[in-house]
Amino acid sequence: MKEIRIIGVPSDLGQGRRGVDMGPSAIRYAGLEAALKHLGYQVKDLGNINVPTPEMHEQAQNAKLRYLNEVKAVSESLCGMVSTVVSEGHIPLVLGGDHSIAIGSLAGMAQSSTNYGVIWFDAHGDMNTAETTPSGNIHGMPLAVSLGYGHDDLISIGGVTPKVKPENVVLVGIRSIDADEAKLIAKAGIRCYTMSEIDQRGMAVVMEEAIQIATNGTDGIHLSLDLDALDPTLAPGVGTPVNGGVTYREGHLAMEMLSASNAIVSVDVVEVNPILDEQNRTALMAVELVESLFGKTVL
Ligand SMILES: NC(=[NH2+])NCCC[C@H](N)C(=O)O
Ligand SMILES: [Mn+2]
Ligand SMILES: [Mn+2]
Repeated sequence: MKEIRIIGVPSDLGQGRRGVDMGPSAIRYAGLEAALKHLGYQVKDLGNINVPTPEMHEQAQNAKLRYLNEVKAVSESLCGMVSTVVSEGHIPLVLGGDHSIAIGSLAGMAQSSTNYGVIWFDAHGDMNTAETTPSGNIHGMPLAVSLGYGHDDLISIGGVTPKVKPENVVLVGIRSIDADEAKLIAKAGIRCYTMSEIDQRGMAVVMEEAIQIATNGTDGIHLSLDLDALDPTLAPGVGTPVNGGVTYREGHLAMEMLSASNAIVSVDVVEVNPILDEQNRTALMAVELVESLFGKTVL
């Protein structure tokens, strides 16, 4: 059985609300490692990578790419750690931090293979660039960057561009897309399952298709799990909540189907913000979802 390596990335540089840098602590405190060990996995926590705090730097040199240099540096160190874990044959489980950290995870995955699919579980597309962003926040850009769209300093991280092929990328849970972001989603040609489609066709059908797309000709699936994909009543501790999200049952069904696919090769768990949370509920939800993802069943 593959072993799991936990990597914390305490970064809040990619978005505007403080506190998401405490996500790794909150998720650990919610019992992540014990839960995975209980499922029979060998788990090692590699600790946190070093991330500068916003106070160490002058406010947003570039209003369309806030904290570009710092995000780049963090992504480069994460890229190195993820690629080491993968080369040792283990599964990286990366705890954010805001979603900009996925730039580093996917760059790390691409060091060993550009041949993995991505399931991006999110309320948002994260397909903005400096030209389309309404906020300048890089956490709205990581999927675009990984597909080769965006600032040179970001798309060049890890030396391989793009990190993943668009025909193996799927968005699930989507309900908030910026107008110009929609154009890039269409241009890139990635499959986008909105909440509306999940309502109409059901999560089971959607996930069956999503897994098919992400595994078609690939060596496995990277799951990038943004907790804001879930309905804010279940996951209130996120910086950019959007009503009408994935329900508890749909969320677990999706994770169980991914587990059954046996295709998961790496995972990000991002956007948990304990300052905005209620009694660590969002981190506890994250741990529960990860348990289903790694094979927890009733019987
Ligand atoms: N990973 C996230 N929570 N992203 C939210 C992005 C929100 C908005 N589309 C933006 O680009 O600013
Ligand atoms: Mn996101
Ligand atoms: Mn999101």
